[in-house]
Amino acid sequence: MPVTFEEVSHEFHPGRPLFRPISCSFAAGTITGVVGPSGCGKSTLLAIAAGMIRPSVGTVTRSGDRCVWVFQNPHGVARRSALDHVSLPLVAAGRRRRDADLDAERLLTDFGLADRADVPFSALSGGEAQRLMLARAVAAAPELLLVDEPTAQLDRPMAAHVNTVIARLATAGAAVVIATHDADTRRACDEVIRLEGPR
Ligand SMILES: Nc1ncnc2c1ncn2[C@@H]1O[C@H](COP(=O)(O)OP(=O)(O)OP(=O)(O)O)[C@@H](O)[C@H]1O
Repeated sequence: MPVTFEEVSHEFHPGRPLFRPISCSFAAGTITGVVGPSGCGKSTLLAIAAGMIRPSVGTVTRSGDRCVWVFQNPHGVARRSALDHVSLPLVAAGRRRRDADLDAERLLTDFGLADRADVPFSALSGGEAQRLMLARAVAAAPELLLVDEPTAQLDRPMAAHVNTVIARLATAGAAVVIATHDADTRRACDEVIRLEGPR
């Protein structure tokens, strides 16, 4: 069980909690959706799950150490190629560069980016850059994958494809948590946490 929340909430300003305390588990092999209106605290909940924010209320229990967070706004190295971005976590994990590149090419194909392998990050579209970040996240083989709005910049067919690839990652054993406004993504989740305001 990578992460468990017990009665967790958070307040950036004293006396103004973002959401009612929640208790849940992000289990290996499952996809959990986090939904609610803009500003209700979805990204904050991901940051708590990642261990980047200590909640002001409740207890978080975490096991395992491979956590990857795919941000809503993709960040990459401007001059590095798409292939480099996906190869790097594989090389960092000990793969030979040639093998890493082969795996990275396969992942780029999975995410519809086969023809963008040699393109520098700065020349990718927003949707391509976001898919690249997902491909890189998969390359890192995370136990806990946190994804903020994975389909926000994608058309429906590509969004459906990305949801399928994320589902495959969960099937391979990752605990996946997705903050989303997208109804199709929500339907692909095993559990849905709806964040509600404090009152
Ligand atoms: N570091 C911070 N300090 C103070 N307030 C913050 C901080 N981070 C977020 N907030 C505020 O907390 C609230 C929740 O933000 P959060 O980004 O978690 O919401 P969200 O549900 O992910 O929003 P969206 O759907 O628009 O991405 C917002 O009002 C935001 O302005």
